[in-house]
Amino acid sequence: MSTNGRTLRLVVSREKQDSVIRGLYLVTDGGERLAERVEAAIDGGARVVQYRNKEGNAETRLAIGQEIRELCARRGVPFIVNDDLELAKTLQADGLHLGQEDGDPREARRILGPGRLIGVSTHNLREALEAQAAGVDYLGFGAMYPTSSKEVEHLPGPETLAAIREQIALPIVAIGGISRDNGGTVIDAGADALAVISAVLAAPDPALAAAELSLLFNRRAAPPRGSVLTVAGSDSGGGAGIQADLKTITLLGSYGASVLTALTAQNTRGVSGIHGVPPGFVAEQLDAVLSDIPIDTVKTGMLFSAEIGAAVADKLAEYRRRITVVDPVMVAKGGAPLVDRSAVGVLKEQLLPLTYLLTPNIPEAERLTGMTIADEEGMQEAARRLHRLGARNVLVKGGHLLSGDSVDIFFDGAAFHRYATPRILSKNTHGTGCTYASAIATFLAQGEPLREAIGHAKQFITAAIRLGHPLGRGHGPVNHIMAAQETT
Ligand SMILES: Cc1ncc(COP(=O)(O)OP(=O)(O)O)c(N)n1
Ligand SMILES: Cc1ncsc1CCOP(=O)(O)O
Ligand SMILES: [Mg+2]
Repeated sequence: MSTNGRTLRLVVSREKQDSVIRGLYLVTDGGERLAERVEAAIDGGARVVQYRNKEGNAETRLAIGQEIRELCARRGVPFIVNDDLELAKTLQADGLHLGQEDGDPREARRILGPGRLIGVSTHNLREALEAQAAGVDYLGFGAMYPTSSKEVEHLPGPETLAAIREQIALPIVAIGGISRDNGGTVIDAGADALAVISAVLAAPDPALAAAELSLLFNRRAAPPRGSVLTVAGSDSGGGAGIQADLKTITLLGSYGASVLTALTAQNTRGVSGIHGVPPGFVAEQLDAVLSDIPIDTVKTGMLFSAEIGAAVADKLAEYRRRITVVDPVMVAKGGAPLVDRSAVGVLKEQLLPLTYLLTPNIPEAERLTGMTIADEEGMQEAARRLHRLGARNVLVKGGHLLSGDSVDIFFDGAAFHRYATPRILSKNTHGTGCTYASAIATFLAQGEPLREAIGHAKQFITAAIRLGHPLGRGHGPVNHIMAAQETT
């Protein structure tokens, strides 16, 4: 691999655990602005790029290949050429991927030399064992699911992958119809890498799509699994705010870091005093954490002022944080305001466009949209409007509607999803919103896709309310520890 005139030798390890073939393995498509979209995918977490170009004449294929090759060298990402051995040699590729009909991998190894990655497409155990015996470095295996990106003859699926896994020592790269919603299943079946074309390169935001798919690999991490940064206020009573967030993150099995935005003198009966943290110091805390600690997801709670909200938005943008759950905290359980009017404006204009999931309750959704929400239809309309304001995904929580089940409405810009659990009437609900949003951020950090993470968090918060702690003379806190024991 050469970059800026220096030659960096890609160390090719035959050991699966040392292989560079892991995580999100991007395969190129034939669309416009390819280099721009590939670079966005690398920004989002793609770890390998395979240049696959079945159209165009030799000159065009070479020119595009050179552009992608240079990008990969600049970004230190292994560059693999699909099918074409001569093109791989010309582009000094880090590797070559061969289909069953694309030539002998032993011959390719002889011509390319020992320091290059050789992969072969396989569709069943026989082909996988043959490729392994031929001394390749990794296997493609698929298709996992139906795909519009290629006419597939074989559809072994994740079940067959799981069945062959124990007999294959090589890294396995699963391919075919993989998306953020099914990628976890493929990883659980044994894939070391997910090869993806359209779910990333056809996405409106390839960087975000790559980040969502890359996060799924945390399913395999050792405890504490995944890391979450909470940016919120302190609740001296311990039931809400940063205290609830860190209890939730830790009890659910992830690593929690925290940035304080305000101090509240608070107990189960209400808030008697608030001191905002200087915005510059909020920014300094964010720099301290994000410059050193690998954070998978961010959760924001009480932001208190417009200046603090702006400081948080600036840092989330500077550090390109893409998976951020924003709980738009406005009022404490006892009714005390936790933000000023100008802060709501900053939340709408500066933070929503950086929000992966917004989790307003009914009063917060009404404040942000100017609507009055009396039923599920109103919740759906509020979710649409908040998505139009920039939030990628919206979860309007229905706890404040006093009839029927406790229903939350999810909207991702295309489809709605309804999460319903029996309503539990209790006064011990202090910290519900903080805990719910932190649980979602935690399950995302642990590699659960978004709709699964929300459903898991809904079960957790329902148990936490049901087991609520009758502490103090006001609203007791939800029960983090018993809920965690019940739902993990
Ligand atoms: C990792 C990986 N696996 C499979 C393929 C499919 O290769 P392709 O050349 O598109 O089709 P076949 O030649 O294998 O039939 C791939 N590109 N990458
Ligand atoms: C190249 C290839 N080989 C098997 S399926 C496939 C297409 C994968 O594209 P997508 O990720 O868009 O389903
Ligand atoms: Mg091929």
